[in-house]
Parts: sequence; C-alpha cells; structure tokens
Amino acid sequence: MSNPELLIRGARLAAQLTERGGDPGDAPAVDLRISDGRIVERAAQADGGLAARDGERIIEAEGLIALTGLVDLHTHLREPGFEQSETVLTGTRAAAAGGFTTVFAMANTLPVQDTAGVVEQVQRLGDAAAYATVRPIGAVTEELGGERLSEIGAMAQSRAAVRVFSDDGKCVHDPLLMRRALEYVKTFDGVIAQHAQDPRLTEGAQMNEGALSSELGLKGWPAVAEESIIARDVLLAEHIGARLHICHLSTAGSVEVVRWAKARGVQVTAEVTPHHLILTEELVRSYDPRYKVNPPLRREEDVRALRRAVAEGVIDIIATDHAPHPVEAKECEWDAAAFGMVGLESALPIALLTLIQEGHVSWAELERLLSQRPAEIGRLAGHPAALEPGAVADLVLVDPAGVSVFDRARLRGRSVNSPYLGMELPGRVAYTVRHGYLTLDDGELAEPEAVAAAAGQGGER
Ligand SMILES: NC(=O)N[C@@H](CC(=O)O)C(=O)O
Ligand SMILES: [Zn+2]
Ligand SMILES: [Zn+2]
Repeated sequence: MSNPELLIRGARLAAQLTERGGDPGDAPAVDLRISDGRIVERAAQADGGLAARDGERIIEAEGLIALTGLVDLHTHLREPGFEQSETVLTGTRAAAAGGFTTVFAMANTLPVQDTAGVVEQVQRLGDAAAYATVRPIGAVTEELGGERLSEIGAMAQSRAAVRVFSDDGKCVHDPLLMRRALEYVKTFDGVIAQHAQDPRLTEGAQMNEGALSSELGLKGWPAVAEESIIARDVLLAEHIGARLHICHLSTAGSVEVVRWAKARGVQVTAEVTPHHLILTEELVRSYDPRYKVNPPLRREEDVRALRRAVAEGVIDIIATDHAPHPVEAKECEWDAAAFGMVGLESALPIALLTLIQEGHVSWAELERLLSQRPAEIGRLAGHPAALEPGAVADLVLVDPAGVSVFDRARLRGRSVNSPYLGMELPGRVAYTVRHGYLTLDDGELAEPEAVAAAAGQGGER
C-alpha cells in the first residue's frame, strides 16, 4: 500500500509574498495535492481549487503560510559518539518540529566524520530515522586535527556523496591546508565551510572582547579573530576559484569583509545563526552558561549590522548551529561550561521576530534564506524546489499568528540548552511534510514507526 494522498487547502505560498511588511492575506489561497512523494497538482481557490478525493488526508491550511521545507546547513547531530547530547533520531525529530526537512550534519562526532565509512553510517542512520533528510558534512582534516587533509575524495565519491566539508568547532587555521582543501573540493563542485576563529587570538576566550569582558573579568574573544580568518579565506578562495562558505558570521566587520569579497566576485557565501540576530553579550552578565556559544554573543551594533546584512543579501542563509549539550556541561560555572545552544525548534520563530516583523525580509526572502539557498550551497539533490507540480514534496506550513512556547518538557531534541526557555515566541510550525508524508502533524510529531514506514513506501527518493 502506498502513502495516502495529501490535500492541503487554502495555504498562502511564501513565494507569492514578496513584499516586505506585507500581509499574508495579500497572496491568493492555494490548494496543493501531494501523491507519491511529489506535488502533483496546484490550483488557486479563486480558480476553483482542487476537489477532495476518497481516502485523501485533508489539511485545512487557512491562515497558514507554505514554505519549501527548511534546510539547515549547520546542525550538530552528535551521533556517533555523543549520544547523551543528541542522536540522529532525536535531532531529526527536533528538526521536523522546527519545520526542517533536511539537515546537514556537522563532522565533529566521535569518530569524526572524516572517512567514507563514518559519513555513510550517518547517512544510514538518517535514512532509517526518516524524520528529515540527513546530509553528512565531511571533516576537512583528519580527526579535526588541522594537520593532514581527510579523505575528501573518498567521502565525495561514497554513497553519502558529500559536498560540504568543515572542521566546524575548529578553524582550518593552516593556510596551506586551507588552500589544498579548496583546490580539492573545486574538482567536484564542493564547498569548504569555515569556522572562522583564529586559535591564537582566542586562547582561553570566554566571551566577546570589549568593555564588558573587562568588567566581568572574562577572557575576551576579539572580533578580529573572526574577521582576519574570513579576509584570508576569501582571498584564498578567489585565488583558487573555489567555493567558500563562512559559518556563523557574528560581527559587523565580518559583514564588511564578505560584502567586499562579493563585490569582487569571490564565490563566497555566508550564514548567520538566529541567536546572533537577537541576543547580545549583555546576557553574559547573568553568568548563565545557556548564553555561552561559539562565536560569542556580540554587541547590539553587531546584531543590527547582521540584520541589515540579511536584508541586503550580503548574508545568504540562516543556519541554526544547533549544538546540543547535556545538562552537566551547561548547568555549571561559566568557565567550565560547553559552548553551544540548541536551535532547530526556535529558528523559525526567531526569524519571524527579527526579520519578518521588523520588515527586513519578505516571506519569499525568508524561504530563500532558510530553504532554497542552503539547499543550493549544499548541492542538495532535487533542490531548490518550488511548491509546484513535479517538485519533491518537502514543505512546511507555518501559522504566523500562532505562538511557540519554549520549555524543557516541550523541546523535542535530547538536550535542553535553549536560550529561550520560559519564553513565548511568535509563530508556530504546524505541519512538516517530508517526501510527501507528515513528520509533524498539527504541531505533534508523527510516530517513529509511521515515519519509517512512510519513508519505506516510496518516500525515499
Ligand atoms: N557553536 C558552538 O558553540 N558549539 C559547536 C561548535 C561550533 O559550531 O563551532 C558545538 O559543536 O558544540
Ligand atoms: Zn563553529
Ligand atoms: Zn557548529
């Protein structure tokens, strides 16, 4: 038996909401039919819409906005090796709850994702869990050691067909290794995603460097430690003619370097995390390790510059840097705590709050930032897709008038290190559809068996 058809009735398409500050009601209400993992029919209700068929599951989407499924280019799934923080299953459940249909899984696992064997293992775990498409990222250097290149070619040619390589968590600091890595990935249209942090300039660093770090007596992390690496790497990428992606941009100066590089035609793309679009270093005054993250929370001016850079297109994508850590690593003294925040479930609400409600981007632009551009950068097969007949049915339905409540009990991942605990944020992810089947149904995750069975019945493609 194949999966039931889905009929989505009366959604507004993000792609048709191109005006910043516009009202979702401005776009026509549209019906979409999904069958066999694909969108098969689409009709505006003003043109009569689509008639329901026997046995079809109907989703009433009045008031909801439909976006192509969100794609996270920067997720830490922690498996293998750190299953007390997250697993591929728990992390992709959090992804589905947040509206994501694809996540790119960072390489800082144990063993590190630096061989064909390990990336294929992660890919298999993702296929089995089936809550989201999992695309493993390969390490640039062996064991993230920064000394020898990993098996980049073998990972690219493996069944996992890796296209994104990163030592995230660590910076590829040696310029010669960075050069060789860029040369290598250029041969198969891959990309190096750099965690830009000069290690010498940030030894022992605990927060952003400035007046506040002096006042709090914490070792500072200067903006130049990020900006100098980005400047070097855009020049290297230009010299080689290869693709470079900058992870989690966090300073106003980084924006200026990327802007300059783009004006020169360098093939560079940049991401910002939701938390760097809203939180500032002032929160460190609490000494609450939930605010300890790499790169550190910066100044108000940086937050403003990052939002503007998104509006101007200097920043290409939003990526969560979902970084789960167990309570022991976060409920301790600031100095001893791990760096990182979970982010898959709060990404869309924070984007709504900081970008849509502030008039910086339209819904169509948000769809580019959270779905289509990351898919392009990661060379995700079958993407970017639009919500039209023939496309893979990866989509999310969002209620912009709804709210999301963040508390420990409601978070779907294994770890609870969210900076938004106890908060209510605007927007609610109502339905997530991956390869034509529901992973999130009216705010509730589908059952693991149902998801795995649906994927087995032709959902995988
Ligand atoms: N962002 C973080 O603070 N932590 C990440 C590493 C990283 O993204 O650099 C982690 O793996 O925990
Ligand atoms: Zn990083
Ligand atoms: Zn990361």
